[in-house]
Amino acid sequence: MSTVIEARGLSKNFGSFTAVDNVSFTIEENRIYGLLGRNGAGKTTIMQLLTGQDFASGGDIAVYGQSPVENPTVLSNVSFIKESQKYPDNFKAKHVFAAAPSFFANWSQELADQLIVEFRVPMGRDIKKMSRGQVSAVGVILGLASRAPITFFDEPYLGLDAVSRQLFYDRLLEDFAEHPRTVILSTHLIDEVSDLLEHVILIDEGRILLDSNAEDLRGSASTVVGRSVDVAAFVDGRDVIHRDGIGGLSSVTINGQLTQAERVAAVEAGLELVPVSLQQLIVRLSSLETSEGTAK
Ligand SMILES: Nc1ncnc2c1ncn2[C@@H]1O[C@H](COP(=O)(O)OP(=O)(O)OP(=O)(O)O)[C@@H](O)[C@H]1O
Repeated sequence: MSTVIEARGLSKNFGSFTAVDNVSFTIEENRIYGLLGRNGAGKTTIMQLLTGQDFASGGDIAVYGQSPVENPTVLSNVSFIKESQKYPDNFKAKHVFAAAPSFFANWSQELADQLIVEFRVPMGRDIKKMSRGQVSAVGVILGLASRAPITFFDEPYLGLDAVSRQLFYDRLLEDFAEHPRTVILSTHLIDEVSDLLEHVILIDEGRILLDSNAEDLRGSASTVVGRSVDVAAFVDGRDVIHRDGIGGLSSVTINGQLTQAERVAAVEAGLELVPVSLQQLIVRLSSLETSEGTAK
Protein backbone atom coordinates (compact mmCIF):
# COMPACT_ATOMS: atom_id res chain seq x y z
CA MET A 1 0.00 0.00 0.00
CA SER A 2 1.42 3.37 -0.88
CA THR A 3 1.21 6.65 0.96
CA VAL A 4 -0.65 9.40 -0.91
CA ILE A 5 -0.55 12.12 1.74
CA GLU A 6 2.02 12.75 4.41
CA ALA A 7 1.72 15.53 6.98
CA ARG A 8 4.66 16.18 9.29
CA GLY A 9 4.55 18.62 12.20
CA LEU A 10 1.66 20.44 10.57
CA SER A 11 0.47 23.62 12.32
CA LYS A 12 -1.94 26.42 11.55
CA ASN A 13 -2.29 29.57 13.60
CA PHE A 14 -4.97 32.22 13.21
CA GLY A 15 -3.36 35.15 15.00
CA SER A 16 -2.47 33.89 18.46
CA PHE A 17 -4.90 30.96 18.21
CA THR A 18 -3.51 27.56 17.23
CA ALA A 19 -6.14 25.65 15.22
CA VAL A 20 -3.81 22.82 14.17
CA ASP A 21 -1.03 21.97 16.55
CA ASN A 22 1.96 20.04 15.24
CA VAL A 23 0.13 17.04 13.79
CA SER A 24 1.71 14.22 11.81
CA PHE A 25 -0.12 11.47 9.97
CA THR A 26 -0.16 9.56 6.72
CA ILE A 27 -3.03 8.72 4.37
CA GLU A 28 -2.70 5.47 2.42
CA GLU A 29 -3.97 4.88 -1.07
CA ASN A 30 -7.44 3.42 -1.72
CA ARG A 31 -8.78 3.49 1.81
CA ILE A 32 -11.74 5.29 3.38
CA TYR A 33 -10.73 7.54 6.27
CA GLY A 34 -12.91 9.18 8.88
CA LEU A 35 -11.58 12.53 10.07
CA LEU A 36 -13.55 12.91 13.28
CA GLY A 37 -13.69 15.35 16.15
CA ARG A 38 -15.84 17.83 18.00
CA ASN A 39 -16.90 21.22 16.65
CA GLY A 40 -13.88 23.43 16.17
CA ALA A 41 -11.43 20.51 16.49
CA GLY A 42 -9.59 21.54 13.32
CA LYS A 43 -10.95 19.09 10.72
CA THR A 44 -11.90 21.65 8.06
CA THR A 45 -8.65 23.52 8.60
CA ILE A 46 -6.65 20.33 8.07
CA MET A 47 -8.58 19.57 4.87
CA GLN A 48 -7.94 23.09 3.62
CA LEU A 49 -4.23 22.69 4.24
CA LEU A 50 -4.10 19.27 2.55
CA THR A 51 -5.90 20.63 -0.52
CA GLY A 52 -3.68 23.70 -0.81
CA GLN A 53 -6.54 26.10 -0.09
CA ASP A 54 -4.68 27.62 2.83
CA PHE A 55 -1.07 27.97 3.91
CA ALA A 56 0.33 26.08 6.87
CA SER A 57 2.03 28.06 9.63
CA GLY A 58 4.52 25.25 10.11
CA GLY A 59 5.38 21.72 9.06
CA ASP A 60 5.26 19.92 5.74
CA ILE A 61 2.58 18.39 3.56
CA ALA A 62 3.32 16.05 0.70
CA VAL A 63 0.49 14.94 -1.59
CA TYR A 64 1.91 12.42 -4.06
CA GLY A 65 5.26 13.64 -2.77
CA GLN A 66 4.62 17.32 -3.63
CA SER A 67 3.32 20.42 -1.88
CA PRO A 68 -0.38 20.93 -2.77
CA VAL A 69 -0.17 24.73 -2.79
CA GLU A 70 -0.74 26.12 -6.29
CA ASN A 71 0.23 22.75 -7.71
CA PRO A 72 -1.99 21.86 -10.69
CA THR A 73 -0.63 18.29 -10.88
CA VAL A 74 -1.69 17.61 -7.31
CA LEU A 75 -4.96 19.51 -7.50
CA SER A 76 -6.13 17.69 -10.63
CA ASN A 77 -6.10 14.50 -8.55
CA VAL A 78 -8.13 15.95 -5.70
CA SER A 79 -11.77 16.79 -5.21
CA PHE A 80 -12.88 18.65 -2.09
CA ILE A 81 -16.58 18.69 -1.30
CA LYS A 82 -17.59 20.97 1.52
CA GLU A 83 -20.85 22.05 3.02
CA SER A 84 -20.09 25.73 2.49
CA GLN A 85 -19.33 25.37 -1.24
CA LYS A 86 -20.07 28.59 -3.13
CA TYR A 87 -21.31 28.54 -6.72
CA PRO A 88 -21.32 31.48 -9.13
CA ASP A 89 -24.42 33.69 -8.94
CA ASN A 90 -27.28 32.58 -11.21
CA PHE A 91 -25.77 29.11 -11.59
CA LYS A 92 -28.30 26.33 -11.93
CA ALA A 93 -27.49 22.69 -11.08
CA LYS A 94 -27.21 21.92 -14.81
CA HIS A 95 -24.45 24.55 -15.14
CA VAL A 96 -22.49 22.96 -12.30
CA PHE A 97 -22.68 19.53 -13.90
CA ALA A 98 -21.85 20.93 -17.35
CA ALA A 99 -18.66 22.48 -15.93
CA ALA A 100 -17.59 19.46 -13.85
CA PRO A 101 -15.95 17.35 -16.60
CA SER A 102 -13.38 20.07 -17.27
CA PHE A 103 -12.30 20.00 -13.61
CA PHE A 104 -12.09 16.25 -13.06
CA ALA A 105 -10.07 13.99 -15.35
CA ASN A 106 -11.91 10.83 -14.21
CA TRP A 107 -15.42 12.37 -14.33
CA SER A 108 -18.17 9.79 -14.93
CA GLN A 109 -21.14 11.34 -16.69
CA GLU A 110 -22.99 8.05 -16.45
CA LEU A 111 -22.68 7.97 -12.66
CA ALA A 112 -23.58 11.67 -12.40
CA ASP A 113 -26.72 11.15 -14.52
CA GLN A 114 -27.79 8.19 -12.39
CA LEU A 115 -27.24 10.09 -9.13
CA ILE A 116 -29.03 13.23 -10.37
CA VAL A 117 -32.16 11.09 -10.82
CA GLU A 118 -31.71 9.19 -7.55
CA PHE A 119 -31.13 12.34 -5.48
CA ARG A 120 -33.94 14.14 -7.39
CA VAL A 121 -31.84 17.21 -8.16
CA PRO A 122 -33.92 19.96 -9.85
CA MET A 123 -31.48 20.66 -12.67
CA GLY A 124 -33.16 23.82 -13.97
CA ARG A 125 -33.46 25.62 -10.64
CA ASP A 126 -31.07 28.35 -9.47
CA ILE A 127 -28.72 26.90 -6.83
CA LYS A 128 -29.59 29.91 -4.66
CA LYS A 129 -33.23 28.81 -4.63
CA MET A 130 -32.59 25.14 -3.90
CA SER A 131 -33.15 23.64 -0.45
CA ARG A 132 -30.15 22.96 1.78
CA GLY A 133 -30.46 19.22 1.18
CA GLN A 134 -30.63 19.70 -2.59
CA VAL A 135 -27.46 21.81 -2.55
CA SER A 136 -25.77 19.11 -0.46
CA ALA A 137 -26.89 16.51 -3.02
CA VAL A 138 -25.17 18.50 -5.78
CA GLY A 139 -21.93 18.39 -3.76
CA VAL A 140 -22.22 14.69 -3.00
CA ILE A 141 -22.80 13.89 -6.68
CA LEU A 142 -19.80 16.01 -7.70
CA GLY A 143 -17.64 14.18 -5.18
CA LEU A 144 -18.77 10.70 -6.24
CA ALA A 145 -18.84 11.25 -10.01
CA SER A 146 -15.47 13.05 -9.98
CA ARG A 147 -13.84 9.69 -9.15
CA ALA A 148 -10.86 11.77 -8.08
CA PRO A 149 -7.96 9.66 -6.76
CA ILE A 150 -8.25 11.62 -3.49
CA THR A 151 -11.74 12.79 -2.50
CA PHE A 152 -12.39 14.92 0.57
CA PHE A 153 -15.95 15.13 1.90
CA ASP A 154 -16.24 17.73 4.66
CA GLU A 155 -19.61 17.09 6.31
CA PRO A 156 -21.10 16.88 2.84
CA TYR A 157 -24.66 16.09 3.77
CA LEU A 158 -26.06 18.84 5.98
CA GLY A 159 -29.76 18.91 5.28
CA LEU A 160 -29.79 15.57 3.45
CA ASP A 161 -32.62 13.36 4.69
CA ALA A 162 -32.02 9.82 5.96
CA VAL A 163 -32.93 8.24 2.60
CA SER A 164 -30.47 10.45 0.72
CA ARG A 165 -27.71 9.89 3.27
CA GLN A 166 -28.14 6.14 2.94
CA LEU A 167 -28.05 6.54 -0.84
CA PHE A 168 -24.76 8.42 -0.47
CA TYR A 169 -23.21 5.67 1.69
CA ASP A 170 -24.45 2.90 -0.63
CA ARG A 171 -23.26 4.55 -3.84
CA LEU A 172 -19.94 5.50 -2.26
CA LEU A 173 -19.26 1.88 -1.29
CA GLU A 174 -20.45 0.49 -4.64
CA ASP A 175 -18.40 2.90 -6.71
CA PHE A 176 -15.41 2.56 -4.38
CA ALA A 177 -15.47 -1.23 -4.94
CA GLU A 178 -15.31 -0.77 -8.72
CA HIS A 179 -13.07 2.31 -8.75
CA PRO A 180 -10.94 2.28 -5.61
CA ARG A 181 -9.69 5.67 -4.49
CA THR A 182 -8.75 7.47 -1.30
CA VAL A 183 -11.68 9.02 0.53
CA ILE A 184 -11.39 11.30 3.56
CA LEU A 185 -14.74 11.91 5.17
CA SER A 186 -15.38 14.35 7.98
CA THR A 187 -18.63 13.75 9.81
CA HIS A 188 -20.44 13.95 13.11
CA LEU A 189 -22.74 11.04 12.20
CA ILE A 190 -20.26 8.42 13.33
CA ASP A 191 -22.76 5.60 13.90
CA GLU A 192 -24.06 6.00 10.36
CA VAL A 193 -20.64 5.77 8.70
CA SER A 194 -19.05 3.39 11.17
CA ASP A 195 -19.16 0.39 8.82
CA LEU A 196 -17.84 2.47 5.93
CA LEU A 197 -14.65 3.64 7.60
CA GLU A 198 -11.42 1.68 7.33
CA HIS A 199 -9.32 4.09 9.32
CA VAL A 200 -10.11 6.76 11.91
CA ILE A 201 -8.19 9.92 12.74
CA LEU A 202 -9.67 11.68 15.76
CA ILE A 203 -8.77 15.34 16.20
CA ASP A 204 -9.26 17.35 19.37
CA GLU A 205 -8.25 20.98 19.82
CA GLY A 206 -5.91 20.77 16.86
CA ARG A 207 -4.14 17.60 18.00
CA ILE A 208 -4.46 13.95 17.07
CA LEU A 209 -6.16 11.97 19.82
CA LEU A 210 -6.36 8.71 17.91
CA ASP A 211 -5.03 7.41 14.59
CA SER A 212 -6.11 3.83 14.17
CA ASN A 213 -7.44 1.14 11.92
CA ALA A 214 -11.25 1.10 12.37
CA GLU A 215 -11.31 -2.69 12.62
CA ASP A 216 -8.96 -2.58 15.60
CA LEU A 217 -11.19 0.01 17.26
CA ARG A 218 -14.36 -2.02 16.93
CA GLY A 219 -14.54 -4.13 20.06
CA SER A 220 -11.45 -2.46 21.51
CA ALA A 221 -13.42 -1.01 24.41
CA SER A 222 -16.06 -2.51 26.69
CA THR A 223 -18.35 -1.23 29.39
CA VAL A 224 -18.37 -3.35 32.53
CA VAL A 225 -21.64 -3.22 34.42
CA GLY A 226 -22.42 -4.71 37.82
CA ARG A 227 -22.04 -4.29 41.57
CA SER A 228 -19.60 -1.46 42.26
CA VAL A 229 -17.24 -3.57 44.34
CA ASP A 230 -17.04 -6.31 41.64
CA VAL A 231 -16.63 -3.76 38.83
CA ALA A 232 -13.87 -1.97 40.77
CA ALA A 233 -12.01 -5.25 41.26
CA PHE A 234 -12.33 -6.19 37.58
CA VAL A 235 -11.17 -2.83 36.16
CA ASP A 236 -8.34 -2.41 38.64
CA GLY A 237 -5.13 -1.59 36.72
CA ARG A 238 -6.93 -1.14 33.39
CA ASP A 239 -7.23 1.91 31.16
CA VAL A 240 -10.53 3.41 32.39
CA ILE A 241 -12.04 5.96 30.02
CA HIS A 242 -15.42 6.54 31.67
CA ARG A 243 -17.17 5.91 34.97
CA ASP A 244 -20.85 6.03 35.84
CA GLY A 245 -22.57 4.83 38.93
CA ILE A 246 -25.76 4.89 40.90
CA GLY A 247 -26.32 3.36 44.31
CA GLY A 248 -24.25 0.21 44.57
CA LEU A 249 -24.07 -0.24 40.79
CA SER A 250 -21.31 0.89 38.46
CA SER A 251 -20.79 1.11 34.74
CA VAL A 252 -17.16 1.57 33.79
CA THR A 253 -15.78 1.76 30.25
CA ILE A 254 -12.31 0.31 29.73
CA ASN A 255 -10.07 0.63 26.70
CA GLY A 256 -8.26 -2.44 25.38
CA GLN A 257 -9.26 -5.87 24.13
CA LEU A 258 -10.29 -8.48 26.69
CA THR A 259 -9.05 -12.04 26.44
CA GLN A 260 -11.48 -14.94 26.44
CA ALA A 261 -10.33 -15.86 29.96
CA GLU A 262 -11.03 -12.33 31.16
CA ARG A 263 -14.50 -12.45 29.63
CA VAL A 264 -15.25 -15.70 31.40
CA ALA A 265 -13.94 -14.23 34.67
CA ALA A 266 -16.23 -11.22 34.26
CA VAL A 267 -19.29 -13.40 33.75
CA GLU A 268 -18.33 -15.57 36.72
CA ALA A 269 -18.07 -12.41 38.84
CA GLY A 270 -21.66 -11.57 37.85
CA LEU A 271 -20.61 -8.73 35.56
CA GLU A 272 -22.10 -7.78 32.23
CA LEU A 273 -19.78 -6.76 29.36
CA VAL A 274 -21.37 -4.37 26.88
CA PRO A 275 -19.56 -3.65 23.59
CA VAL A 276 -18.78 0.02 22.93
CA SER A 277 -19.67 1.39 19.50
CA LEU A 278 -17.21 3.50 17.51
CA GLN A 279 -19.35 6.56 18.22
CA GLN A 280 -19.41 5.89 21.98
CA LEU A 281 -15.66 5.32 21.97
CA ILE A 282 -15.05 8.61 20.14
CA VAL A 283 -17.35 10.47 22.55
CA ARG A 284 -15.66 8.87 25.57
CA LEU A 285 -12.14 9.64 24.33
CA SER A 286 -13.04 13.22 23.36
CA SER A 287 -14.77 13.98 26.66
CA LEU A 288 -11.98 12.32 28.63
CA GLU A 289 -9.55 14.73 26.99
CA THR A 290 -11.80 17.68 27.87
CA SER A 291 -12.16 16.71 31.53
CA GLU A 292 -8.41 16.07 31.86
CA GLY A 293 -7.69 19.34 30.08
CA THR A 294 -10.03 21.20 32.43
CA ALA A 295 -8.47 19.57 35.44
CA LYS A 296 -4.98 20.72 34.43
N1 LIG B 1 -10.09 32.10 9.54
C1 LIG B 1 -10.10 31.83 10.83
N2 LIG B 1 -9.79 32.75 11.75
C2 LIG B 1 -9.78 32.47 13.07
N3 LIG B 1 -10.09 31.26 13.59
C3 LIG B 1 -10.42 30.30 12.72
C4 LIG B 1 -10.45 30.51 11.31
N4 LIG B 1 -10.81 29.36 10.70
C5 LIG B 1 -11.01 28.45 11.71
N5 LIG B 1 -10.77 29.02 12.92
C6 LIG B 1 -10.86 28.35 14.22
O1 LIG B 1 -10.06 27.19 14.16
C7 LIG B 1 -10.67 26.12 14.89
C8 LIG B 1 -10.81 24.93 13.96
O2 LIG B 1 -11.84 25.21 13.01
P1 LIG B 1 -12.31 24.12 11.95
O3 LIG B 1 -13.31 24.77 11.05
O4 LIG B 1 -11.12 23.49 11.35
O5 LIG B 1 -13.06 23.06 12.90
P2 LIG B 1 -13.88 21.74 12.53
O6 LIG B 1 -13.22 20.62 13.26
O7 LIG B 1 -14.02 21.61 11.07
O8 LIG B 1 -15.29 22.07 13.24
P3 LIG B 1 -16.81 21.70 12.85
O9 LIG B 1 -16.99 20.26 13.19
O10 LIG B 1 -17.60 22.58 13.78
O11 LIG B 1 -17.01 22.02 11.41
C9 LIG B 1 -11.99 26.67 15.42
O12 LIG B 1 -11.80 27.04 16.77
C10 LIG B 1 -12.27 27.86 14.53
O13 LIG B 1 -13.01 28.83 15.25
